[in-house]
Formats: sequence, C-alpha cells, structure tokens
Amino acid sequence: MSDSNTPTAETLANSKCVPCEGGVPKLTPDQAAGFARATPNWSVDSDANQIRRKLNCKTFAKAVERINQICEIAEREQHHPDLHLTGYRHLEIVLTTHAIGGLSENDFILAAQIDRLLDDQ
Ligand SMILES: C[C@H](O)[C@H](O)[C@H]1CNC2=NC(N)=NC(=O)C2=N1
Repeated sequence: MSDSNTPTAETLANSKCVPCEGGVPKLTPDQAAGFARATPNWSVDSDANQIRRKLNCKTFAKAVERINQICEIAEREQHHPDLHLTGYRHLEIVLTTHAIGGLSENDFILAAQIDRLLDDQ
C-alpha cells in the first residue's frame, strides 16, 4: 500500500465494518502493515493474521467495564474481538476476521474505534 492510500486513525474510527462471511482475500502482510501505521497501539502478529493490544487496568471491575464498553462497539459493528482477561486485571484484545482466517479492514476499524474509546477516558 502506498503512503497516499494509508488510512488515518480518524478515517478508520469513523468507518463502519462491512459484514464479512468469507469469500474475500485476507490482507497481505504489506497491506496489514499499511493499516497498522494508523493503529500504533496494536501489534501485528508475525503471521499477519491477528492484531492485539494489551491493557493493564487498575482493578478487576475496571477491566470488566472495558469489556462491556468493547462489547457495545462490537455489537454495533457486528465484528467481534477475542477478549482475554487474565491475572484479574490484564485485558488482551485480539482482532482477526474469523470468516477469512486473517485480517480484514474490519479489524483495523474496530481497533481504531477501541482506541478512541480508550483515549477518551
Ligand atoms: C455477518 C457478520 O459480519 C459475521 O457473522 C461476523 C460476526 N462477527 C465477526 N467477528 C469477527 N471477528 N470475525 C468474523 O468473521 C465475524 N463474522
């Protein structure tokens, strides 16, 4: 992806996820790297099939509050992260598009919307 095609965090956060039931190619590692420039809080896995962000919350209750806020975004967008709450207050958010076994633009849209939620508070 050329720089001129690289989306910004704002464009991604203001975009809507497109329903995906497969039949489209997953992003190539290069395409994923292009999107990832807009979402620097997220790391792209070495196989470029997932992105993840870790949150160290102050309390268990805060972590559960985050899960509920993320749930609201995911339900609105009909695109859903895997959420791992371990060590009672460490939340890891993992995004992939299950229908295609890899990353799609939807994952970066959700990542940018989650970033907007987290930066706001
Ligand atoms: C039609 C609708 O978009 C699909 O069933 C969605 C629901 N949420 C989803 N979430 C994620 N992460 N991957 C999917 O493939 C997926 N499929």
